[in-house]
Amino acid sequence: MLSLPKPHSDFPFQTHIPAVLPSPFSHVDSSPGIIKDLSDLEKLAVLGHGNGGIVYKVYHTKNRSFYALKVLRLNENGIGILEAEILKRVNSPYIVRCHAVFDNDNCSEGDIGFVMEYMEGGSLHDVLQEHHRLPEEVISVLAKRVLEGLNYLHGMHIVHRDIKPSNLLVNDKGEVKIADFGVSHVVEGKFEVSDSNAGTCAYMSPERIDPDRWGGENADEFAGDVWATGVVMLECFLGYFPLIGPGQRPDWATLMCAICFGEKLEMPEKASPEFQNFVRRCLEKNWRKRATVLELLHHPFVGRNCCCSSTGLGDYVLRGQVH
Ligand SMILES: Nc1ncnc2c1ncn2[C@@H]1O[C@H](COP(=O)(O)OP(=O)(O)OP(=O)(O)O)[C@@H](O)[C@H]1O
Repeated sequence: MLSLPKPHSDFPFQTHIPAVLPSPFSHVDSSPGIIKDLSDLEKLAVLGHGNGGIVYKVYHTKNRSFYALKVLRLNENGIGILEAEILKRVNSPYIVRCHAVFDNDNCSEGDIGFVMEYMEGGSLHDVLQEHHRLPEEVISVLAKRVLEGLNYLHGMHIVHRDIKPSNLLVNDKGEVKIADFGVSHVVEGKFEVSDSNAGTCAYMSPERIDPDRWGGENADEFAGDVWATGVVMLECFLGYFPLIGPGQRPDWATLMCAICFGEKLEMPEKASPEFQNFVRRCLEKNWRKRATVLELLHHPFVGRNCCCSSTGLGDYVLRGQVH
């Protein structure tokens, strides 16, 4: 059994919750009997470790369902508080759902726990580990779901800032959803500078890595999520991190050179013209010329298999479920 305290709606730490976020508790389940007490959750296994936290597979003994419980250690920077605020407000089929947030109301070194929808298929990273690469038809559906999720988030002024395979989770139907708002940012003004070091550097856009050279000071933060989406989709096609060759260790210097100074990206010959164009529009180094999420949602590559029965990664997770 878990030792976190009862659910609490007022966080003990003062943090700046941006005014642009809509009012809280618009979706955290509040109906009786859903998830009221952490002691109703039985820890079954560790699903993964992230930055400062552990994710467990848990079983709710009263409603007899599985969930994922992410436990973060709160620190003096209030890490985890903005993530909780964001999770409490988002409600979209393209975002991993948060059913409850629990915090420790009486100590400065407490934990914060997020009870999340359990994604049976693990992450896209797990899928790629097992299947190495994905066909374009699947990537097309995947891209559509990620872009729909980003469109929703950006509409709420939320920049994800850490789109990467391990933050795209898959359920047993093969549907992909965006997870992990640990380094997300809420944009209040049109252009705003935030901590550009947060996130995973391999998927960072040129303007975040080298703001001087790529106009990062004035950059539209949402464009960084588009860049990362392009990197992930190309990685799915190739089966390895695309900005450096297969088998190379992506150290910081190599990455910085590839992202900020690299020659025009060579597209895989086998890729369709639509996919090549889609990736080029995402991986435009100059953020002013890069496609927007809305433009990409109308791109001929995106969702081109929507009329058929494809549910995205269904065939991939069902054959080799990781959890
Ligand atoms: N809702 C969930 N259902 C199933 N597995 C999950 C869920 N949430 C997270 N996981 C698993 O736990 C792992 C760790 O998740 P977490 O969000 O803490 O960190 P991360 O994204 O892997 O790393 P980082 O924090 O460094 O970005 C994920 O990669 C995934 O395998």
